[in-house]
Amino acid sequence: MKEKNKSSSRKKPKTAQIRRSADPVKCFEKWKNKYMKGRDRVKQRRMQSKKPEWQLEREYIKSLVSRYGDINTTDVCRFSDFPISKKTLLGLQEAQYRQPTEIQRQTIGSALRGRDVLGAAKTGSGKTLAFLVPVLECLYRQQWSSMDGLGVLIISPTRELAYQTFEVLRKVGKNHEFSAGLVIGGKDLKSESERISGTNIVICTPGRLLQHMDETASFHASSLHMLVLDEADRILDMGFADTLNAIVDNLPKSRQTLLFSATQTRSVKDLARLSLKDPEFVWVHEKAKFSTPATLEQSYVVCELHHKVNMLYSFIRSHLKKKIIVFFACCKEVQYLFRAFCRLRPGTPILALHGKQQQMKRVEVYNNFVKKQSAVLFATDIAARGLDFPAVNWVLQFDCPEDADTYIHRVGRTARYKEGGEALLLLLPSEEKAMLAQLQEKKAPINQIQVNPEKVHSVQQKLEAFLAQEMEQKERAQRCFVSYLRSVYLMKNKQVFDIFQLPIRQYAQSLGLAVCPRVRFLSKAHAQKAENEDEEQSDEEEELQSFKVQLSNKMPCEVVEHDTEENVDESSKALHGDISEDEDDLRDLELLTVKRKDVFELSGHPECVEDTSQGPNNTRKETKFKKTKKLLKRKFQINTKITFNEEGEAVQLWPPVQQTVTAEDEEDNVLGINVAKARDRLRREDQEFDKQEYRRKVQAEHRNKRLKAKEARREASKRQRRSDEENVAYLACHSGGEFDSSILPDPDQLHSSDEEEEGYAKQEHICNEEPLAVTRKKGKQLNDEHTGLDTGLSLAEDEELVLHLLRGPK
Ligand SMILES: Nc1ncnc2c1ncn2[C@@H]1O[C@H](COP(=O)(O)OP(=O)(O)OP(=O)(O)O)[C@@H](O)[C@H]1O
Repeated sequence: MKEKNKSSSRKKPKTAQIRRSADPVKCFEKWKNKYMKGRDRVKQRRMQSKKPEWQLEREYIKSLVSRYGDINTTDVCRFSDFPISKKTLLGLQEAQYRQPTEIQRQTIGSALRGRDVLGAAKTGSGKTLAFLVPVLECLYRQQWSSMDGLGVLIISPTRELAYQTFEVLRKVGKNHEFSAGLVIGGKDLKSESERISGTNIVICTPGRLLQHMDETASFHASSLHMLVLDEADRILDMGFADTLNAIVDNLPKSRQTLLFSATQTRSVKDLARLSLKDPEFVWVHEKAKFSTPATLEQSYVVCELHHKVNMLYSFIRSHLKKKIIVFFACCKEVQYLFRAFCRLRPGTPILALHGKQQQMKRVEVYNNFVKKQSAVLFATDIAARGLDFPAVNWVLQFDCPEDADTYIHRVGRTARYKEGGEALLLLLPSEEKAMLAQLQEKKAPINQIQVNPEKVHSVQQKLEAFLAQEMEQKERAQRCFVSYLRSVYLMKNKQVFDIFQLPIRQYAQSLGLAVCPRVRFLSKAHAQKAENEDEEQSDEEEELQSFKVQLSNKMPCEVVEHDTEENVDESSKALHGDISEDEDDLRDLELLTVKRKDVFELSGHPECVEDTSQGPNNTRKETKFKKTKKLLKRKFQINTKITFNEEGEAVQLWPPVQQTVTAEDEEDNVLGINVAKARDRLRREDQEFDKQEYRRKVQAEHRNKRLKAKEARREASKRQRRSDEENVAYLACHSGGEFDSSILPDPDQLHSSDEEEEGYAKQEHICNEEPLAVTRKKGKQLNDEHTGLDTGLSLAEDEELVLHLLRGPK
């Protein structure tokens, strides 16, 4: 209380002062001003609340755009430091993105200002958001709506990457009203066509986009504002060149273009294709010591081709609780080894992702692997770029990557955004040197490690057993074998990929194949190589010879020319052969078929020779012929073995000397061939054969004649019987008295014999021989019966005799 009184007493003089100095007019004026200000504010607020939302938004956008010029990359610590919309900021916050990464900090500002950007940063450094934020802001700035159609195109090299980007966009842009669509192959084109024209942001793969540009009438890109190429170097490379050129032709030139990749293209030609306008190059890690993430540990193992499968199995067995991606060179390898490893049951889930799978399956595998804590994903390079599988511990490269860039992208599937990871590369001895040089050039630090051979389990026998059980699996193994070899054969960098150094037979065995499949393109490649070497050799010889000639100061032009001509002739012949074989080879590459080797040399059998001579397998003969020719060309000296007989004469035992054989010793001597004698013998054999053939024909003719005669006889006897019956009937009609039937043939007997004959005739269809014998018997029987009636008279006399008998003793 005391204190209160004190303070009031202290205040008193002040209020008194004011009161004393206060001029009521002034006070009123002051109050009036204050009141008026408050009233204005309320009025303004009322006015503002009446403003349409779009106008407020426009003003907000204006204020944002006005801040674009002030963006200072070094000052940006949080996404909110960028002049970006509240909707985008909210999306980023909800997805737990607060601080931009280096590439985001350095590119978002330029992209917001509308510049073309080429962004490059290590794998897993956040390039996706670096272009998605400007994409959302670009359309927001334009107040884009579904009525405006396509505003932004984002092109990805693979379906999986497009799908992943689409998912990130959905997360970050969920507060915006734009429509977004995923346009990738393997989906229903019709339903896509119906919706694509009203889609504002299209995320697509190049092929499918071009298909819509060609086939969907309502789809056009005339109002496009921004084009983004994710993994730009891949999209700009040869594989997509034609498709991309066709797409770019359909896009307006006034657009903004953003290119992103961990291995960015610097080719002016590429950039010219996209008609970039004064692009900004942002190479975040250009000065970095290494091109791969610092948290990534990289190592390699030198391993023979036929040990790789064992190595993979052993690796998986010793990393059961890890999440691993294994990269292979081709789909067929993934298909076979995935099934083989599933059957081997290594103790961890195994998944497979490759381009030959159906789209639904691909998405399912992708989502499955994202969710898994520990699993092994067998994949081709479709999983090498951009995919952001969480918490991958290991990347194992089963097959050597095509180049250092592919290596960087593959290993980049682990150690993403501040996480750690490990990568192991299996290198063949023939690949080691050249590949390491490439990696060094691209600043990828890699160390060699040794493998404990005791820890490597062999699975070859198990694989062999599987293949023996399942034909389908065996075919898969064969396809895997051929496909791998083909992929090596087609690789451009021959310093790394030398197919001639591969232990092919052992490789086939390591896949569980008991017999090494025949690969036609390979044998032809071998032949071609041998011929090239021959040519080189002959060139060298030629040079040497001309040099010698020059030295001996002669004018041997004719000789030299003659030699050369011969060589040219031969080589040109060989070359022609090769060309045709090469064409075959190319055909092989189109439709590679696995051919079994003639393990048991069955083709040596005369029947097989006949078969092969009819079909296109003639080439096999040619090849043998060629081989022999080549051997002859090389002028091999065959060893000879000479012994001395008791008289001291030299006798050559090997190689057997061909001798002319005289008529006497021909049979004894099996070593030599007398051509004249052999011809004679052949002629004799021919004559003998002709004779036999003639005899067979004559016999057949006789047999036919006999059969015809028999048939004729049978017909005649039938006719005879019929006429006899008619006579009997006639007689029966006209007889008034009793008839002694005993003197006539038994009609039942006749009838039954007929029936039997019919029966035999029927049986004839079943068996030819038996009825003939039976008919013969029956025929004889009939004849016997008829002989009882044979009076030795003519028919007229017989009739008279019968009438006489009938008249009988009157
Ligand atoms: N600002 C950020 N804050 C936190 N995490 C981020 C940020 N930006 C990106 N990430 C995360 O980093 C990871 C890698 O991002 P992203 O896939 O964009 O990398 P990338 O550079 O495109 O990789 P790649 O070169 O392999 O395509 C993702 O998991 C993503 O969620």
